[in-house]
Amino acid sequence: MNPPWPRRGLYAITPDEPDTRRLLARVEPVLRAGASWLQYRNKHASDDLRAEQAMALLPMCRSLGIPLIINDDWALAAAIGADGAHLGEDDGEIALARHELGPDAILGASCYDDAGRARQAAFAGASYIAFGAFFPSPTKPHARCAAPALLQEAAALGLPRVAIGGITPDNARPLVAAGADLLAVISGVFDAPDPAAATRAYLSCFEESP
Ligand SMILES: Cc1ncc(COP(=O)(O)OP(=O)(O)O)c(N)n1
Ligand SMILES: Cc1ncsc1CCOP(=O)(O)O
Ligand SMILES: [Mg+2]
Repeated sequence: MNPPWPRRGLYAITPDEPDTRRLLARVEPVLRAGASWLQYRNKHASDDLRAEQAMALLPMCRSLGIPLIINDDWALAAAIGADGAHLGEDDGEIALARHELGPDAILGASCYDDAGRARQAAFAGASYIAFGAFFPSPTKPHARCAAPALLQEAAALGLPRVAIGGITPDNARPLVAAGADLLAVISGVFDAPDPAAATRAYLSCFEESP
């Protein structure tokens, strides 16, 4: 991972928003409030809409110095010059994505509840490893469940650890205490009445765990 990117904080993930202008209007206050990374994720969009939305987000992220990571699709990340891609078990090989995106790309791997998968992802060239879901997720109700101890166990891999799944400002502190470097959040930010205030509330969870 490139040294300028922060290794800690809120990793905001976009909601399935079909309207591109509205997507930008929803994301901008979250980035301005202090989110560290942005993932573009839209599970309902066509290929064309995903390309349109990812390309629309990129200049905003660039101007605010925030890396844009594309969910599921390293080829789209490469095509638009995004900062990286996030791959789960159905999204292709980490090693191939690393080869195609180059050494500086941020490449994330979903490891669910599986420390072995995290080791393999690290070996294959992942820049960060993601675990979860830690809590019931409104966005992905059938996500596999993980325990916070996994975050501690994965420390030895020396990569940033991302926690995901049903994380709110009220339940996040034990995950940070267990070693989560980044909190990956969709609904807790974008369904909040004030997403910028929610962003700041997540950031406060890091203040007590230096
Ligand atoms: C940071 C982060 N962690 C996990 C995921 C989930 O990826 P995946 O299992 O491929 O599921 P979908 O997001 O594709 O539904 C993620 N996107 N980001
Ligand atoms: C993509 C994904 N993978 C596990 S839970 C989840 C969704 C996270 O969204 P939310 O923060 O709304 O639970
Ligand atoms: Mg995926």
